[in-house]
Amino acid sequence: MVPQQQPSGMPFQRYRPFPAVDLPDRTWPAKTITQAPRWLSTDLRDGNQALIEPMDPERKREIFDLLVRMGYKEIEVGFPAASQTDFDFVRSLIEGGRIPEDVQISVLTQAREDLIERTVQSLAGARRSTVHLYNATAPEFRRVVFGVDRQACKAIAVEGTRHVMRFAEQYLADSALAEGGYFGYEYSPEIFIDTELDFALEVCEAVMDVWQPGPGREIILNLPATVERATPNVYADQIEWMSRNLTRREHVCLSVHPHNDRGTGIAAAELGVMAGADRVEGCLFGHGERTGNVDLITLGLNLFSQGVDPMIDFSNIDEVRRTVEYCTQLPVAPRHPYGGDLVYTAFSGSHQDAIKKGFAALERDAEQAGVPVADYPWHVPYLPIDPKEVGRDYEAVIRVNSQSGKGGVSYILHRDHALDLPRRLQIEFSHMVQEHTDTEGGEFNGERIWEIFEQTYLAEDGPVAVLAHRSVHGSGDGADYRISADVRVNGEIREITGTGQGPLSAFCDALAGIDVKVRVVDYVEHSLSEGTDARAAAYVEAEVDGRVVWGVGINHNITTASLKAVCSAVGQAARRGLDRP
Ligand SMILES: CC(=O)SCCNC(=O)CCNC(=O)[C@H](O)C(C)(C)COP(=O)(O)OP(=O)(O)OC[C@H]1O[C@@H](n2cnc3c(N)ncnc32)[C@H](O)[C@@H]1OP(=O)(O)O
Ligand SMILES: CC(C)C(=O)C(=O)O
Repeated sequence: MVPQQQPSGMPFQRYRPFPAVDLPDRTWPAKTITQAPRWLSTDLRDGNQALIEPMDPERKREIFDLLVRMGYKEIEVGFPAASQTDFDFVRSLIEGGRIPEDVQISVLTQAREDLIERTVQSLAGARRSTVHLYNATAPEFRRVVFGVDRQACKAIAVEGTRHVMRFAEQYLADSALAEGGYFGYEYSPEIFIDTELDFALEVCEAVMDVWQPGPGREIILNLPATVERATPNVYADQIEWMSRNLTRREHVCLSVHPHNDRGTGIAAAELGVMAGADRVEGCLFGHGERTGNVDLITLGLNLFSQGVDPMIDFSNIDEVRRTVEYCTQLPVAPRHPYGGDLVYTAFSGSHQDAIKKGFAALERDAEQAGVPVADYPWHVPYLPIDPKEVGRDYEAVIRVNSQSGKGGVSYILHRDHALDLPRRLQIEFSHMVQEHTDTEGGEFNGERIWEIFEQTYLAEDGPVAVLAHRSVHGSGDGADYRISADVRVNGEIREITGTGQGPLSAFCDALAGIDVKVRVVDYVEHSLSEGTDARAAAYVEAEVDGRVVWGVGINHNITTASLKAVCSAVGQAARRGLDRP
């Protein structure tokens, strides 16, 4: 019987389930995302305000430049009324001419007149800018933080919007409001996720009545899951409900701003877009308050993995990661989707086996289709995208430790040395590697695996080693192939001769003459490189003194390689005899 789970003793009774939205005819579950939403990076604001050590101006500029290089067109650059440092940073972007013409910067402010004035002042001279105003609308915040009723709460948003417009006329007439400029407005009912939907709608409508969105004059209504408290389907229902009920919808850019408190920020953003959101706000690698804002990198590459252009360049994910780590002074976790160190790496045997077969199948399929592999539809087990697409190489895809099997070990030998081990040799050798990983522990890199392979099969330190050989082909069928070979037998050089149907059987016949009994069970060979000095690998499975073992030979001459493989098998059998009497 399965063991019974026991009550935890945790005080779960203190918590209440999040209310569902009454939306039985919801449409979002049947939608798919077919194009990228508009993105806004709030790394320099929400991301920055949550750092242990907020970024200095140099680090902020690095992030800004990175975001621009990646292709983000809407970038929240700070909270200029918060401090002189924040204000000065915005000024340095504008006065330093660092903002490309096709990038819209935005700044956040509370709905307080003095702060709004300072905020708008910070934007003077910018050709394109957005003011983003917020106030909390959720009942708990109305009651506890602001001590206001619904009407007074709405009035804060409405008055704030009026101030923004007034100060924009005053300070931005020569820049964003001038001919050829663009001045945008964004309003967020903060804690939207906990706000009664009818009230969130009422406040947004009241704000729109002031801003008067229309053709060429959109309003961004941003509906934040300030603290993620529900399953993402609830957020999607809330977004669909707002999208359906807002007036002037065609002039509204509906934006989502998920946080990740329940670990479902990505799902919330994706379902939010399916539910009608046009735009997503988030941070690179999910920086931001507490568990962070939604991660823009995961969202973008999720789209990419579905064949949708994210409209952002992720082709050098490590550069992005290094810059973010430097600027935030926080590490990106090794398992972070798409960007973590280990996310394209398989350690376990069955995963490695499937990946190895997947790569081979991909190459085969592409060749059959007459298409370069890099253009062929990606399908490799366990790898949702081709690591090369984000600037990773295949080096790290398969790494060997005690959890690994033959697939991984032989993949590395193939990758590093072009060896195509026959299946049973893969099994034999992977057991040897496993013996080492079990005793030594840790990870084995390609060099260590090659070292073990060389010691095991190529060392030529067994009882017999072939030094030279001469052969005479017979003319007809039958055992008329004659070989004579100089071999070192237990330290002594001897010439041996034998006959057979080919070099291998003739050599085995010659070995029998010195009492070394070898019967070849299987033989495989392949070239390792092209050209006149091409080398070949020969693999011999042989029964030696009653033991079935493999031997390997590598040489420019394929016959030499095959004789070396036989000697290698003899050496293997001798070692096994010593190891396991
Ligand atoms: C969900 C979010 O991430 S919102 C963005 C949060 N980011 C930040 O707060 C970072 C920058 N903020 C700051 O530097 C400071 O808070 C400042 C400079 C803006 C304001 O500082 P202070 O005037 O000292 O106010 P304080 O920080 O204590 O903020 C709380 C006050 O603002 C009021 N307030 C908070 N949010 C808002 C808002 N959106 N609109 C209007 N008033 C607000 C509160 O009711 C409270 O008022 P009270 O003091 O009369 O009770
Ligand atoms: C200001 C708003 C958009 C915010 O950051 C939040 O609610 O998380």
